[in-house]
Amino acid sequence: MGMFRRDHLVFANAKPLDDSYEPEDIRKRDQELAKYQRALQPIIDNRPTSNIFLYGKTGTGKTVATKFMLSHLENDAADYDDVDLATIWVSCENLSSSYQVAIALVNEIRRKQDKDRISTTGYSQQRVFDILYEELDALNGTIIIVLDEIDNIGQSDDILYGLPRARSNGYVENIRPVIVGISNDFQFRDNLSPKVKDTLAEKEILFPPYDANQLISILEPRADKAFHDGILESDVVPLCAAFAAQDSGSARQAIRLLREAGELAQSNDDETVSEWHVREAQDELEKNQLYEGMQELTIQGHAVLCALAFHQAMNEVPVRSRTLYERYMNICNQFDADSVSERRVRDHLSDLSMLGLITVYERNEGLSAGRYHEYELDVPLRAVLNVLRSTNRFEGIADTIKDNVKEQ
Ligand SMILES: Nc1ncnc2c1ncn2[C@@H]1O[C@H](COP(=O)(O)OP(=O)(O)OP(=O)(O)O)[C@@H](O)[C@H]1O
Repeated sequence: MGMFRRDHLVFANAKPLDDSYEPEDIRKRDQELAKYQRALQPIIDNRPTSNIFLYGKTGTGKTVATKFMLSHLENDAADYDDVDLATIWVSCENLSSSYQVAIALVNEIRRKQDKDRISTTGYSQQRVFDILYEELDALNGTIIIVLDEIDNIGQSDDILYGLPRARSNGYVENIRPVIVGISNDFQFRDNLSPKVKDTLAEKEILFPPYDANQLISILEPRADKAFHDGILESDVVPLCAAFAAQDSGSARQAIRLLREAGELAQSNDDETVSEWHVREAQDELEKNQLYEGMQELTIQGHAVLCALAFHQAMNEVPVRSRTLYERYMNICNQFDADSVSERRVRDHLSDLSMLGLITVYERNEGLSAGRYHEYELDVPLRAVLNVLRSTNRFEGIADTIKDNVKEQ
């Protein structure tokens, strides 16, 4: 028998667990979808339409809801002879300015028409905007411009000023642009320049993180399709939902966990997917997430993380930097490593916080005690210790900490 065999036991159809899968219905987002529908309705009525901004953390259904609503809108618009509609979708993931977004929009319009792309450099911003207006004006009716991950443009927000005013400024005559902006960053609107805030006139729709019950409802129809009958034990879907709800409230994370648990059962030749597979898969995912974060760290960064893990294990968190520093010095002494100043340790702590590994609390006790920071892990202690164990240098200390974990 070869090393790879086609699986007939676990997965009946793995597509519903793929990120690109488009579900038949959007679950547990009735209020958000109703608001979305109200915001898009004027397009069918040929009335002026506000721009729409969707805010929510990763995996909360902003993209899938947008695809769902726009595909209904396009279908229904086809029933009305006097409604012309086109959608242009650009992901701003790797675009950091309005200039780059404008070029991406031009090239997306050209791609759909099998025309040559324009170069991504060498034009002035005004020239790029002029080309964009020309391309847009060659279309007709309402043009929905979806800017996914729009927060990447930061303060370079001219495009959000130019597009909404393109018609009133006479840059376009034949079309009405409507921007649908999608953002993970709730602060994005606050940080826009005042002139953009004034011009944008948008409707906002918030997508909160999912709770465990909502995630169960999202997972169930996918699980039914993805796995053979009787393969999934009954606690698997609720456990995937609970892990993801506790961590991020992301449907993407819950779906991924379910898939990984299935893959683990498959590779072990197990007859069912059980709670054990989910826990193993969760450990693995946490470890990967941490590995990625920790690869960015130096040995000093690891030592600081190790000191914080110590206090976490002793249930002495959040901990002040001074106390943490003493533990850090102690750890450095244990393997004869050079230590750095308390100030540098605070820099390492802010790196750890940027990587999402720890939480920092700012305390202000007034004149008597002044301002200071406290720290605790933002990822499970168990996972941090597992990763520290895998670095030769910290293996022994991680084991000692593990043995001393106090009941939390
Ligand atoms: N309410 C829902 N019903 C069904 N599937 C959902 C729902 N919400 C999210 N999903 C699924 O979860 C995954 C992530 O959703 P989506 O990509 O829409 O999130 P997002 O908020 O756009 O995330 P990001 O900001 O990272 O792009 C997709 O596979 C999507 O199909």
